[in-house]
Amino acid sequence: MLSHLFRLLRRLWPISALATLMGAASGIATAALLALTNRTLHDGDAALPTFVASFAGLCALALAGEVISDIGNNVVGQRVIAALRKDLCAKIIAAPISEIEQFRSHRLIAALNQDIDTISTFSFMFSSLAIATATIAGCLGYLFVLSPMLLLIALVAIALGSIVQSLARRVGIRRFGAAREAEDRLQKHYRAMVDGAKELRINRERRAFVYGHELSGTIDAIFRLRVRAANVFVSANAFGSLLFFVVVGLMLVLQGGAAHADRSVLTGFVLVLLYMKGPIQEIVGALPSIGRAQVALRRIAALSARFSSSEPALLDAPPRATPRHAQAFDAHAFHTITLRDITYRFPAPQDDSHAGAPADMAGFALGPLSLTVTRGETLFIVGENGCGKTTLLKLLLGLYVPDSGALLVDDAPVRADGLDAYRQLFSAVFSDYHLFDTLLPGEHTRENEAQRYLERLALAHKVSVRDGMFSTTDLSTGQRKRLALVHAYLEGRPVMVLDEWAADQDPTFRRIFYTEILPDLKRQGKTLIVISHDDRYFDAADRVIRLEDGRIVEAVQPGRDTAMAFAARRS
Ligand SMILES: Nc1ncnc2c1ncn2[C@@H]1O[C@H](COP(=O)(O)OP(=O)(O)OP(=O)(O)O)[C@@H](O)[C@H]1O
Repeated sequence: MLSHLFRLLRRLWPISALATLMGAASGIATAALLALTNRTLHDGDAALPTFVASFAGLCALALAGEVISDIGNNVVGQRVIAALRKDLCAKIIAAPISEIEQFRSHRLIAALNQDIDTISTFSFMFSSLAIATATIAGCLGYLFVLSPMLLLIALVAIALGSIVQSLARRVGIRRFGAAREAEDRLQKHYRAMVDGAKELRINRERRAFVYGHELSGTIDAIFRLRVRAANVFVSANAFGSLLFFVVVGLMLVLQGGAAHADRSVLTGFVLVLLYMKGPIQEIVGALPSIGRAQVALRRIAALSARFSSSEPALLDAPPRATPRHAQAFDAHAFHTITLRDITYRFPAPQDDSHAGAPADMAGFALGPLSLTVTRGETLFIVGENGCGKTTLLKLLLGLYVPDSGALLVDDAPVRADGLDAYRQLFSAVFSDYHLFDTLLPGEHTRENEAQRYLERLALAHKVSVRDGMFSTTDLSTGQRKRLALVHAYLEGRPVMVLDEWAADQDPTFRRIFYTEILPDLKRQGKTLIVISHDDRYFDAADRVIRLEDGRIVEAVQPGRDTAMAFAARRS
């Protein structure tokens, strides 16, 4: 990703160079304007004839240079932001689901917003820093012409200042890094504040804790860390200024002591040194921003490395997405989908405030287990909360990569290059589903069909399809889940996966789901994989498997008495 950024910057170099050149021209024109004004004030009327033309020309150059430089910088800065945003989004979309789940969404949002903005702030300063560097180089060159000995003194002073600066930067960056960690926590608390508004309103103690401890505490911590980081830079900056005055004072004393000293050389040296103070301070003043940009870049690079995908083609548009030799699956022709001897273990839980620090507890482990789903069957997966049903589904859908074992279609292993094609066999409504309010372009033509499904799911009085969008998603919990099912219908995939879909439905609709919708989908030839806690409807399944602590402990072909058998077992 960072290499992509540098490639992008390389491509933008003509604009950067032009911006820098025009900025330098503007600076020189401004200096020349000052000299011209000074001379005209001294020479009086004699200078007037040439004054007007020169003054106008220099004004135009100063103005045009500044405008072009600013526009150029803006273009480069905005392009960098856009490229970073797109790259990061692409990374996240193609990243392994397990990594996204581990990383936590508030940290992703912080990276997408804060880190990229920090980098862009730095990129806006780029050309003025380049101008300052060029000016310093020019000044050093002039010092060499004046006296190599004096240049050496200046270089020693600059080296001393640089050592102090780099020490300060190390401390400053550490503090900025800690502040950035705290900003991740702040994002989490922001979410709790917004998502938990109702809970906070009815619980005074929690409200006081969230505001007084979590929000204010983190905000104050960021304040302190940032101020302390800035203080280090300010102190180093003051030391740099002091160094200038010490060197200038030293020169003046030396000049007094050495009668034969060339006054014009010493005067030139002092003047150049004082002149250099401006650009040097500009660079030094930018160091905190550079430090923060460094922290942001490091975080983005770490995220980028962590999210590197084994399926980088996920965002390529077909047919590029399916290379010629990639594995393909015929949605109408497969017979079985199998998980063979698979195991999967979540990493140990991490303390969110100290991401990376492992806790004592090992992560949940699923398997080893084997499961074959036959085309057209209705399979129920049942078991207590936390026994691994959803994890099993994610493995079956190819969302998690098993630690061992294999995923097979018709006894042939699903290869890495076929995983995305494999997933296209499924529609899913997860228990933590996301409801998209738009239809896909291909689905637009099926607005009538969508309307029929809305009617079927008793949503037509609330929701309609207009211009490829559902008219509203402001619905009750149960209604939202029905709308998610409309999406799944419209996708028209051969396998439907429903994770506790009926849990939020009223008894009437729950009955309709098990006794009408599922049988109807089965008649359409769909393979149905349903996670359910509704034991009274287990006879709607062709097969019920029960999980316990990550293992399949029971597989039943339900007869008429299955519901009773399960109910008896549970009681
Ligand atoms: N992203 C994750 N990272 C770490 N552990 C996880 C993660 N997701 C789930 N787990 C753990 O794995 C175990 C199984 O979770 P899973 O969601 O598969 O259970 P489930 O049977 O679907 O439960 P429920 O009926 O409550 O939905 C749980 O103990 C949970 O804590």
